[in-house]
Amino acid sequence: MASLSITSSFPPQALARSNTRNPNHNSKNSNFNRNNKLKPQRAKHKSAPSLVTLTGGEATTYTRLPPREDFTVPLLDYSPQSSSKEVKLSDSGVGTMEDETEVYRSSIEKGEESESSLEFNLHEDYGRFQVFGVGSDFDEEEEEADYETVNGGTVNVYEGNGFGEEEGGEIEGVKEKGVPAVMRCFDSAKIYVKAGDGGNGVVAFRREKFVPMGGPSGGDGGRGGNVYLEVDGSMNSLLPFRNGVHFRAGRGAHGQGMMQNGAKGEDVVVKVAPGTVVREAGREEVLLELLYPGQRALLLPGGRGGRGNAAFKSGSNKVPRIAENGEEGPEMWLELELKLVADVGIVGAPNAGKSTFLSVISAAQPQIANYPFTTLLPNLGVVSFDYDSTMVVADLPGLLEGAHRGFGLGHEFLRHTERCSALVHVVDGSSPQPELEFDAVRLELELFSPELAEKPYIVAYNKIDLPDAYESWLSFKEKLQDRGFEPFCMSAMKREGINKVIRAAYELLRKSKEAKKEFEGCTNSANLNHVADMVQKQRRARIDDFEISHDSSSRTWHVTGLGLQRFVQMTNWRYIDSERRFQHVLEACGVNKSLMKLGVKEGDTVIVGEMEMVWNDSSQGSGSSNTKKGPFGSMKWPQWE
Ligand SMILES: Nc1nc2c(ncn2[C@@H]2O[C@H](COP(=O)(O)OP(=O)(O)OP(=O)(O)O)[C@@H](O)[C@H]2O)c(=O)[nH]1
Ligand SMILES: [Mg+2]
Repeated sequence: MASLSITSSFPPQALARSNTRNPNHNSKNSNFNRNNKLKPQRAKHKSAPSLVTLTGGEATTYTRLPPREDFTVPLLDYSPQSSSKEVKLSDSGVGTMEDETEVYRSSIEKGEESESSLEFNLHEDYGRFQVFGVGSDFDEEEEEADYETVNGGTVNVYEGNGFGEEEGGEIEGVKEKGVPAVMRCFDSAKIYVKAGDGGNGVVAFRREKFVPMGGPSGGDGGRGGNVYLEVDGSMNSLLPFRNGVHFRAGRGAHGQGMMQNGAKGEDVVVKVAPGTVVREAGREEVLLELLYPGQRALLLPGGRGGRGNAAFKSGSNKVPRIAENGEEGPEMWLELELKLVADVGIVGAPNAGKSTFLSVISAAQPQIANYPFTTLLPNLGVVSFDYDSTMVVADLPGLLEGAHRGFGLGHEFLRHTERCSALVHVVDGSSPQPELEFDAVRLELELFSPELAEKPYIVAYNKIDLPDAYESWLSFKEKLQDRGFEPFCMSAMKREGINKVIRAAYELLRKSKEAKKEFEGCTNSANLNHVADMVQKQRRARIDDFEISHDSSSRTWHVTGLGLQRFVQMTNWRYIDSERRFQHVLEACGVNKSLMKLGVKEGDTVIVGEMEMVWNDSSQGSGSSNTKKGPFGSMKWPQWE
């Protein structure tokens, strides 16, 4: 009779615990992906830096939003005669940006609010706060410099000199900065989760005075801890994951003598912010969307505890010397992405007064200052009015023309508007061409995503208290009316006209919620535990469901099947009966038969799960050491090599 023997190069003991926990998961690959993903990146558009820096060592800054064509022309006309919308920092007569900011800040502290009191016109400068290359690739060396590895995982540490810093001297070799870690980690994180392994069962026999032959008494191992994801209402970003990215549930305790079963491993609960989208690393499809505080999803169930020898006692084998290993807990890398759960999003060009607007309509206290990109991270505020009406409003970093190509910051955070039901588009009325600014921002929204562009929105023309804004209001209004919009005018600072804007936004919100109601009814019933259910289903895979592939050059046969792999992993080769059981299972589930059918030959290698064996035809000699008495009568068993 044909037989299998296990090669001496893989002693059973060594194979008892596998290195590859999850056959479907390639940890090397996922590491690679992770590094790839989190790399600070160089701008995709090579032409972009030419707009940021000028040859001759001078950085350029943008004044108002330049005409769109300017972004497409690689070499701009910087002659003093040209009516270019860009000025050189050196032209402003101010030494460095830090100096300017200091001057400005000190003037604010002294209460010198008047814009005209500023020696420089920060209001007019866009690019001095460094244009970040977003969504681009960095060199390998940079990757090493910018990341720090803690506990084997990647914790993003931005080592650049920070936001707003100018590279002095040589401009040719200037490297663009990635987005600072605090911004990058605000709404995205990559974490590792692992469910606990089951505890091992043990072989033990009852030994007691006056109880001869007490029988097997080895207890089962405890179940491994589960991994849960839970929405924590007090979190509003994913920044806590900068402190640690590894989450491992505890392993079950091993069984003990006297029929004592092991304790269950400790569960791990990973807290995420409301609005977190969970994907498996490197995959597109969404595993979970966790929206509401208190929602809890069982993601990975812990491994089953191995059975002790008491569980193997049968009529034909009253002294079983066999126990199982605990089942390994599944593991995976997850990519978390936060999309804020806000009803209304405030969008607009930098410095338009978005944060001022949020600060006057809600209790939020975002940073407000007279320079672009004051807001680096989205702010949330709850607006309550008419006693019972409330809505959550998000103020987003300013959007600059060319944002989709990596200019400014706003594009990074636009995804947070995806969950908003309506948008308030704040236009800076004091800008030279408000309608140009309006169009530029609209274009950016459209380029980011068509769905976003289709969201209902209202236009709030801000800073109407300023003479410039007041003058251009009528022409702006007419132009927009021609296009079918009815803009609102307001002075966020003086709190004038804001009520109308809030009411209009609320009305849009109400309508869109009504329209969505039916749809929400179906999505809310989504099963949050479906990942765990899938894992459990895989665990129930039948042992006789396998495939065989043959590599004729190395004379190797691969027998693959989830059920078989799990069986191999849980077999504890230290116990003598394990080998017999293993051989019996291969025979019983048809592996031997199928191999013979396919033409396996003496000396061929057969790999089942992580067990490597050599096929042995020469076990015919009855009565030899090959012949062992199995639980099902006299059978010829292949021998260990
Ligand atoms: N005169 C006047 N100034 C305003 C008004 N609203 C905002 N400002 C000023 O405009 C400047 C920019 O305001 P922010 O609220 O920081 O503008 P923002 O759109 O949030 O800017 P970023 O966060 O940089 O995109 C501040 O100096 C405000 O005081 C307004 O209605 N009238
Ligand atoms: Mg702001």
